[in-house]
Amino acid sequence: MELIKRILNYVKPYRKRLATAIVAMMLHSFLTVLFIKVFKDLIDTMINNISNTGEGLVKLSWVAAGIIVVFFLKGIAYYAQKYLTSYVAQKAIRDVRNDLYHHLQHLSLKFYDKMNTGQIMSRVTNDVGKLQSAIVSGAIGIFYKTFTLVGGLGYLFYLSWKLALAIVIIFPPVTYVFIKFNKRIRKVSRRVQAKVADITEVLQETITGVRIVKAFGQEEYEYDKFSQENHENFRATMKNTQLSASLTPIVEILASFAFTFVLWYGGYEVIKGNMTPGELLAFFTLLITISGPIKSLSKLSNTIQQALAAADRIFEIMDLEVDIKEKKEAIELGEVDGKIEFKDVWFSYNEDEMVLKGIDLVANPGEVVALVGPSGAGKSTLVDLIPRFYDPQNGEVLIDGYNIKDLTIGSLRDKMGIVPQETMLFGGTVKDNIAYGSIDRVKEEVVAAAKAANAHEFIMEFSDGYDTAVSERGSSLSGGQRQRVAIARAILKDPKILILDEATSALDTESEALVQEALERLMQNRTTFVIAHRLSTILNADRIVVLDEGEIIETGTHEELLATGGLYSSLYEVQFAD
Ligand SMILES: Nc1ncnc2c1ncn2[C@@H]1O[C@H](COP(=O)(O)OP(=O)(O)OP(=O)(O)O)[C@@H](O)[C@H]1O
Repeated sequence: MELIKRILNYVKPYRKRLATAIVAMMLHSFLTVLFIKVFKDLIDTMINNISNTGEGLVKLSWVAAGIIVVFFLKGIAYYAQKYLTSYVAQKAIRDVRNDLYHHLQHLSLKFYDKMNTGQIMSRVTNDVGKLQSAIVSGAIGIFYKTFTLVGGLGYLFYLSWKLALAIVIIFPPVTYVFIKFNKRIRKVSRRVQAKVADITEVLQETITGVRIVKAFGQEEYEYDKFSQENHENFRATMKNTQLSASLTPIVEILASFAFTFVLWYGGYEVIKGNMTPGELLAFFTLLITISGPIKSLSKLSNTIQQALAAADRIFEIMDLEVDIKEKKEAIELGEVDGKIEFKDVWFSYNEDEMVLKGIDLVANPGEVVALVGPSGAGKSTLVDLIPRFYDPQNGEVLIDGYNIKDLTIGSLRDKMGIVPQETMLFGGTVKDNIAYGSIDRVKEEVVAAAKAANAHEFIMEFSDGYDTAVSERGSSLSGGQRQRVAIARAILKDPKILILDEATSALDTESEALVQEALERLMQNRTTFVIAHRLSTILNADRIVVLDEGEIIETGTHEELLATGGLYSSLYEVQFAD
């Protein structure tokens, strides 16, 4: 109930249009039934006026004109209800999707660590889509079908209550058989889908792993596995066909009893003079008219079940609390010098294992701190705490003496430039990408930043220069070029604090030198934390901090650390000495 209320809340703002749509639906249903009445009059007029050409023709023409008018009005009502219901549903769905996306944007990285991309995308697309079709065909369609059904049944009883009663009695068993069969068909269809998924899986595995299959001579083994799945798919599909092929005849045979009864008994009433031929014809037409709504109403529960499940999954995400929160009286951080302090910082991703254990570290304004340490030591985690991508469980991180938890998130992140290992470029032009986060900057500023980042030259070699479109993920740019775009982004933002995660992948010597030069320019006069993978970076750093298993175990300059002969010197031997 809560859930339905919540869905309805999204429809509420558009209730006036919805009400108009409902009126249009009622009118449309009424006109559908009215048409049958006029049709009946047409038939009866013909029959009553056999051999009475003069008067009969006039009456006939009037009734025929009536039919045209009814259809004309019906057309208008149809358009109005279709347009308005679609308008309401699409608006509601647009709002749901926007709210969901807005919330997704504000959820912290912890959420994204837990959910995989496919799952999240499926909520925004599939689940929202299911909800949409349920609102259109289910919740709103229900009115329309009910009106037609009620109107049609009413008129049936008016025409001949005895016949109508017979129909009402015979309908439930037919519907029951129909629903039962449909349930089984659905079950088998799901099995067919599962089998198709299995086939796809085998296919995907063996195509991507084709080298392994060949190397181990497993072609026939894989073929057997595939053909087994393929055969099961065949069996499931045939079962499905069997069921759906027998459904129509069974329902038709059952229905034929009803129809034959109506025909026989109705015919008898006509012969006796209790009913006109037009009325009997109208009766049949009504039966056909209401069978549509009955069919779709019987499917409705399934659509609604699916939609409720989808809505549940959507609201589940919307209800997740944003765990990186701003305090109510958060301070707007103005200009900073860029001093960063870690005070006894403890952090874990999941409660059981501490990833950072009592970090104490001060970086003075303008200082370059290189973080080194074995893989998994906690280097990335440490720098992720500075922009509050995660909050530590214990201890605090300070900027210019302010606890970062007391600041507005916007003003905090505004002071930082982040150059990650792998730069994500967004769809759009090269210029848009450099100006990401600083869209108000003019072209000259963008070009200046690109020049400082050693990116200008390669950009000018593109056919449209700065207006060249970058494809998603920037696959059309080389690794070194992408890094220089990221550096240009940071230069343009001009932050006091810089977080650099050097790429591990080796660049060619020329590209390497260009990136290095750009980075050096970027680091000037900024407090920099760099997760260092290059010897040159380490040598240029003011201080090297060595992390191991979440603890700082050594700090000093390159020479000092080498002299002590600790972890740094052995890391140096392995990673950099060549
Ligand atoms: N999102 C996450 N969820 C859970 N555990 C994580 C997450 N990110 C990192 N870890 C774990 O935290 C520890 C520290 O990881 P971190 O990435 O900070 O190390 P690192 O020193 O940067 O390593 P590398 O040099 O390999 O990138 C590792 O044990 C890692 O498995």
